[in-house]
Amino acid sequence: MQLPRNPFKHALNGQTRYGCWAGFGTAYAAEILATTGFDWLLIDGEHAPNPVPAVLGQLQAMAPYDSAPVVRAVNHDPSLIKRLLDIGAQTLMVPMVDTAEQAEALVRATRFPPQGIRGVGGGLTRATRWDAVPDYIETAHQELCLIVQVESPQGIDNVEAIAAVEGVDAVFIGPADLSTGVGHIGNPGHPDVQAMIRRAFDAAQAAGKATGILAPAEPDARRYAEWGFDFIAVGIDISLLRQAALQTMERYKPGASRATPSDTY
Ligand SMILES: O=C(O)C(=O)C[C@H](O)[C@@H](O)CO
Repeated sequence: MQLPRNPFKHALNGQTRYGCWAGFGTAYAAEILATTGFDWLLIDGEHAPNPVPAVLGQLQAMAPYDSAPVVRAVNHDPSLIKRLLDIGAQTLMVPMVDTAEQAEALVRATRFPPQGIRGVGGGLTRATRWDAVPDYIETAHQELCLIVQVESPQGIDNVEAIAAVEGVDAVFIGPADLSTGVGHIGNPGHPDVQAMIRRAFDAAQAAGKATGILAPAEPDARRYAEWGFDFIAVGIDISLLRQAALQTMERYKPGASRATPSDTY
């Protein structure tokens, strides 16, 4: 069989693609989300309880649907990256990329020798469809999409160099970490943070790289779409459930919960 096509990578063609965070860590919840029409879903291995086997289950659950999976690793560990690629993740997002050297190391972690250091799993792996894809080693990189997250003041300082790294396909700005990192906790709308986000967006676009961001608040998402962001996460499944639950309960037991429904982080 042919190397599976990466629907996320091919959809980055200038039109904004809307996604949702998948944070429950179960195939069942991921499959429900996959039926709702989002262009892409982020299986979060950084902040959600998602060990590698749980990610595998979610990739399998989403496979029949049009929502493209994006898998976020918890760190830069090449061993973890190898395992995520081996189970068939083709779009990989890596948090906290602060320098071009880190971005280069991540590219090498996704490539087989001589371009990189990825080990060969061959027929053991879902990525090769258990060896049904005959030229996997030679062609795998063509369908991989590496998204680096820039979400610190240092990352912003280096964003032009990070975006220029060959093999980096996209830059994703993490507004929660970025705003926290510069002392504006919970306020990515602060003008200083917005200026940093704009700088990162402009740098990625100038380098010809796709640019993504998380924006659960609709006015933010609309503004970023107007700027020209290529992919925007407009929801977090866990928050969506909680908001719906709070709003439903509020109709029957007003004031029962002191928690305010929120569409932020
Ligand atoms: O900094 C951000 O924003 C992100 O990286 C996304 C968060 O990690 C996500 O978990 C939402 O809180």
